[in-house]
Amino acid sequence: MKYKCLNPIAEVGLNIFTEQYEKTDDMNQADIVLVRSAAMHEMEFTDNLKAIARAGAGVNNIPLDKCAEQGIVVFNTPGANANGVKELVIAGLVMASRDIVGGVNWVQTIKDETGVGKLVEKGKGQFAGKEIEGKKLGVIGLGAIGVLVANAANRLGMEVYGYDPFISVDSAWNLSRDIIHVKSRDDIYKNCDYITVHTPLVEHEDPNINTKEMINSDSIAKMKDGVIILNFARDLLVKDDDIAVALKSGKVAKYVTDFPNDKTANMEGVIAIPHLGASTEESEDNCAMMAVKQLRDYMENGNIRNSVNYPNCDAGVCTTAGRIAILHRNIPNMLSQFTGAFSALDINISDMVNKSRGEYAYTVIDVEASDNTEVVAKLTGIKGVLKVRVVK
Ligand SMILES: NC(=O)C1=CN([C@@H]2O[C@H](COP(=O)(O)OP(=O)(O)OC[C@H]3O[C@@H](n4cnc5c(N)ncnc54)[C@H](O)[C@@H]3O)[C@@H](O)[C@H]2O)C=CC1
Ligand SMILES: O=C(O)C(=O)COP(=O)(O)O
Repeated sequence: MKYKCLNPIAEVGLNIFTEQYEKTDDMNQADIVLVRSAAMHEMEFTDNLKAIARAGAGVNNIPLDKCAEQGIVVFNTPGANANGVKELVIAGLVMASRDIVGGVNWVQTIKDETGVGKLVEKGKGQFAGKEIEGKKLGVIGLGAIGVLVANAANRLGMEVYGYDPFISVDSAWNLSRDIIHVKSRDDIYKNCDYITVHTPLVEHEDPNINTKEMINSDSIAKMKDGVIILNFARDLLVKDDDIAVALKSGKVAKYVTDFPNDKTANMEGVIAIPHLGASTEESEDNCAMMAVKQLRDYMENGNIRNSVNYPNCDAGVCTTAGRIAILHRNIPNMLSQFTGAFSALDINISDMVNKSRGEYAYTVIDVEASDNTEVVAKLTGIKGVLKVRVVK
């Protein structure tokens, strides 16, 4: 089996691949792909490609529907880099409150003069700031990162408001009970001194689901004067032109972004970080290990864990002679056609798992025959079947 890395992937993860797996530079030869933030929307995929693992959280760089249509399972690694991002968000809160960046840059301008110590004491007043303790922080999106940020800020003495209409049970359990639960984004906007966004980028006509450009002139107008906005999620959550106006007027005091672009990199009042949220040894290792383990489980057993376009499915390890995995549309009459194909060839099915998610479904069938070439051809011909894999 051949794997291709579209971005550098931590060695400790790649080492989990056994000698059955070989690295390739040729996308057309790859059975599986590992990726971080490389843009994949314009890429074409061959029939050979079976799975893509995003070593990270955000999957907006991957064409999920196109992959589903081609029977390519896309995975991500939920939570594996959350602590890395959390720590940088805390740094962002402090950097936006104290002029650390300005001060550090200023020291560089005086470093060759004599008496730097005296100059520092004389000039430091221009970089004085505020403390975060006692201030109100609004967290929009309480997933792996949002929960860690909310809890950490709370422990640093901030009063934390949290908003997430789709919060998972796990996140709700992990959230400190000191976090003030609010039911609308407006409650965050009107109450908070700092607002940090931790949702995926979602484009949707329902404004409660949509997150694209959710920080815009309308939402900013509802915020406190001098609010500080932090964006460690995706640049498109914030409307750049509107933030420019708000920074100029002082309505927004600072905008901290981990996703600088042509516009924001040039704006005064922006603290631009070069997408470093997940760039720690620990996060890179965690993501790579989780991605490779999930890919191996899919390739070797047909199990799906943490997919973002197909249902999760745990069929365990195959103990019979053969295992066939079918990626198909979630439409009526599929299972009877599958079982019919096996019975027509007199092949006994010993176990079967079927899962669905939205428009797509996944069926794993364990059989007592070891040569299943004929049945695979039959299954592939069924209308609604997107891919058939012989797992064993
Ligand atoms: N700066 C960086 O290096 C990194 C950035 N990210 C970004 O952060 C995002 C969040 O990451 P995780 O916390 O790991 O993901 P997650 O999936 O654990 O959490 C996302 C949360 O957002 C919530 N959500 C979705 N739509 C919402 C809406 N309309 N309003 C309020 N809440 C909503 C979900 O219910 C979920 O709880 C990723 O999608 C990615 O874009 C993630 C990792 C690293
Ligand atoms: O996991 C995410 O969503 C990230 O934004 C991290 O991206 P990266 O893997 O550092 O290119």
